[in-house]
Amino acid sequence: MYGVTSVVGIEGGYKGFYSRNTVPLTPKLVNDIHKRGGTILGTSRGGHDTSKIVDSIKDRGINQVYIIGGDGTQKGASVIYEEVRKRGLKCSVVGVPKTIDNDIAVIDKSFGFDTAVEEAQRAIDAAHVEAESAENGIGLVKLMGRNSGFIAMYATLASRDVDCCLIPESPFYLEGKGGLLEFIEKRLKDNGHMVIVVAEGAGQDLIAKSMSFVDTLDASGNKLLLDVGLWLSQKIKDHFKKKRNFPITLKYIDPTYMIRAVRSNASDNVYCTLLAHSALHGAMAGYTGFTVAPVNGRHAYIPFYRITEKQNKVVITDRMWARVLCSTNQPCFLSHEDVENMKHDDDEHHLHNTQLLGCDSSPVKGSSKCNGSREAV
Ligand SMILES: Nc1ncnc2c1ncn2[C@@H]1O[C@H](COP(=O)(O)OP(=O)(O)O)[C@@H](O)[C@H]1O
Ligand SMILES: O=P(O)(O)OC[C@H]1O[C@](O)(COP(=O)(O)O)[C@@H](O)[C@@H]1O
Repeated sequence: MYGVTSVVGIEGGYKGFYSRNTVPLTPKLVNDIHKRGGTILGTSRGGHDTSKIVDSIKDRGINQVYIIGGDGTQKGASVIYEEVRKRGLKCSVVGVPKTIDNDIAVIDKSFGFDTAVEEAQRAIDAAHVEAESAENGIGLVKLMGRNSGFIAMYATLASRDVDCCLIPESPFYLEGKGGLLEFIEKRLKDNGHMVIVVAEGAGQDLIAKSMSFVDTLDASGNKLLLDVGLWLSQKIKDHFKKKRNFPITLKYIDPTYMIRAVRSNASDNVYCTLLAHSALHGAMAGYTGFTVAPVNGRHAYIPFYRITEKQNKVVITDRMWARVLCSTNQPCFLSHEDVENMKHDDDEHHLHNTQLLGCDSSPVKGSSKCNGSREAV
């Protein structure tokens, strides 16, 4: 449609810009990739040398860069965009949101999230079957979600077999009145079995405290998480060991990488096609410095700085989390005062202009400075 003759891929994440050769992405090569999990280009954490990346873009004569990934990746794209702009290069920089965590701000959802929620059902089903088949059976499933509990929340709502959902945004405690262990005991007495879903970032403070752990970071600067699933399993087992006449059977399932590695489902495939079309049309129309995604159902070009200013998290004072509490009937582990303190400040709803390739830093609506380029609000 646009007469493009060469599309190349950068292998191995950001560092691939300056440590690898490019791979030609021909129609034949990419023909079947939507039927596979993972990425044919490879991925990595770390390696963001902005100057070397932009040198590589310039030296290779690249005039459009599409960068696919989560919130960290979008931050990296934003920095590249700023450098491209500073150097006055005629190159569009476009972000495409892909992360199963759904932690990218502003947008309705990221590519991969639907698939992850769907695949998580299989693990929850298994946990339920195992729990139901044993005396006081507990099925514990750990799902991904470093800082955001969206997968756990939606998987819980979708399944309706979950008795308790623990996410990073909602602190919980184990011991004493109103604590998790008391709830587990009650649910087992009432139902004879239960399923717990825990997001990997949940309860990290509790674990760190109980293990006097010192923070370590991964290559991207993300805090390395302690295994909440194993920790919780042990705590539950220890608790019931102390109880007389209360034998439990706990099965811990960690399907995290199996969930991230599956091929995308039909709804994500369609979504991905729309993202690709919007991204391409945006860059071809002369836009740059944006992430493409639906916002309230309409595909939009969102300036990077709106995407990177915060992370998308479950707001536990909103209705969706209330629906989870309603569906599981679990305690919220918070006092009224805690909830009041947590009520988040509403976003400022300013209108911001998307930056255009070849414009100065503050494009003015209708400005003639943006020759040949358009402007979106
Ligand atoms: N603030 C930042 N500035 C520049 N680059 C960043 C920034 N944050 C992340 N990146 C780059 O994006 C990469 C991916 O980020 P990471 O958090 O690992 O994954 P995700 O994109 O899934 O959130 C990092 O390894 C780094 O190269
Ligand atoms: O062990 P790795 O490869 O660093 O991945 C673990 C991380 O990946 C994430 O699922 C995010 O993955 P994606 O953004 O690639 O979908 C986090 O929740 C998790 O902490």
